[in-house]
Amino acid sequence: MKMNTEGNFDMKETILTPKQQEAVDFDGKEMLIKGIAGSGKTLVLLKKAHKILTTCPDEQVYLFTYVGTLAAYTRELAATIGSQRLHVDTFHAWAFRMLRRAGVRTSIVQNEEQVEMLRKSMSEVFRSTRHRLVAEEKYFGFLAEEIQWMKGKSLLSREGYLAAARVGRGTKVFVDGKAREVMYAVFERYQEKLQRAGKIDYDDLSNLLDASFAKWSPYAKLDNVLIDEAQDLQEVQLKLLRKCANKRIVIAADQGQKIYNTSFSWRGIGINITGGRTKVLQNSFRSTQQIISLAYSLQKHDPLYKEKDEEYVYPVIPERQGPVPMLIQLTGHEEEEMFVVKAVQELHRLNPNWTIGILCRKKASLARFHRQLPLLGVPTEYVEKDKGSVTQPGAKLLSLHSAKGLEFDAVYVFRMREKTVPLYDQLEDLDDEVLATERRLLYVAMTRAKTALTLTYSGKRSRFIEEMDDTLYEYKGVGV
Ligand SMILES: Nc1ncnc2c1ncn2[C@@H]1O[C@H](COP(=O)(O)OP(=O)(O)OP(=O)(O)O)[C@@H](O)[C@H]1O
Repeated sequence: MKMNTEGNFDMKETILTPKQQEAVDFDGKEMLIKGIAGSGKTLVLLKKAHKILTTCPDEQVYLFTYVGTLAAYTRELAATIGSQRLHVDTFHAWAFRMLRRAGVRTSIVQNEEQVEMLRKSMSEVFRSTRHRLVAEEKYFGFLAEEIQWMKGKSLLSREGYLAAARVGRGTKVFVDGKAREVMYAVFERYQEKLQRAGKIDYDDLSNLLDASFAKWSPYAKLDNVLIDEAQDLQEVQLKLLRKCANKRIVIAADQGQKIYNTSFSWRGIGINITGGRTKVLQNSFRSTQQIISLAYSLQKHDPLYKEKDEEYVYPVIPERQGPVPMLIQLTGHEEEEMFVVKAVQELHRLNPNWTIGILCRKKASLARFHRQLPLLGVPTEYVEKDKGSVTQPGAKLLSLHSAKGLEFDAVYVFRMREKTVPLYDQLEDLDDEVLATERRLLYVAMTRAKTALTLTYSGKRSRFIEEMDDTLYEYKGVGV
């Protein structure tokens, strides 16, 4: 983002391209902005918000994101707009407040408790069915995702679920009528357990809100709904926001960065994106030619690209030059950590104003950086939910999921080994859809880098490295 002399983001200093400006000026009630990583979707949304706020003095503008880190960053950027009528929030935080408005008193189930409830539901259903899906631990993740998918599509009744086409749910796990009955039984048991505990999970929020719409919607007064990273919202969530937007709805999305288990069509949500209502942004303003070229060589393996999906946006390779991305192989975990510690220390010494993202599939693997880098004089913090600032110089520690929508001068993608990227424990035969999502996570991580990108690994390297064009990175083995 363009910073002014005080180091704050200043929208006025960024001159939009004609295409970006066209999106800001478009006055329709519905609009979709499709664009590649770094093409200015967030910036256009902020400029659009600014324009609405100045031209419509009685209207509110709500800008929604899916992840908390992006909401916090966008809030920081939006501060320069300085309007009380601009609200930046995650969908979940807003939804939870609205549920309170409707008089529903409940709490969100904690992670371990939720896992326990689902495990118990599986073993109860196993006792009566002996079905393989509930017999083997390896299907736990698959069942959890199925329930999430059902809720995201509001398929809550037995009849509705059994009749629904399972679009976007992959094909590796064989699912026939019997399997569906079993999965619905697990869903029912799980819902009973939640209810008995007086709790809900995140995916229940939107369905509960939808059911109590009349009670809370008079207070919502959203007027203008702007949604960033909309590809990661569930169908039911988007439908709900559509219903609340009484003036305008502007959606920014990039299916090439879809990293959650969602499937929807714009028409299904009730949004007309035909004609001039879709704006396409193909140029990255964030990353160098070298970074986008490498990331694109990976993205060419995404089914969206291969199947020429109409939602896919082809990138224009940028002209801005920078260093060739590095791929570093180390001999073990410890060596890999020490290498990144030293490299980040040196990079910080040379560029004290840079933000340096250290991104890893599992947040737990970043602990050493949090301990050691500050001792070496590098300001270091975790960035998660609304904690940490990605605009202040220093090292930033993030999971790949939390990095979504953010940007750093330099990025280290750490622990690029099989079983970590892609992440899998038991299900050796990874489902295509899961694999595509894991690949996109890596694509998102790589495209967070503005100038320098380094990938490190030890052990068996990630299959995604094999997919990249090896003429676009420089390989170095340290001690191997
Ligand atoms: N016209 C422009 N001129 C200069 N810089 C720009 C322009 N448009 C966008 N940028 C800058 O490019 C970077 C990426 O913009 P932004 O974060 O809005 O992209 P995005 O499409 O939301 O990215 P992603 O989908 O990867 O999160 C930001 O630093 C932004 O300020």
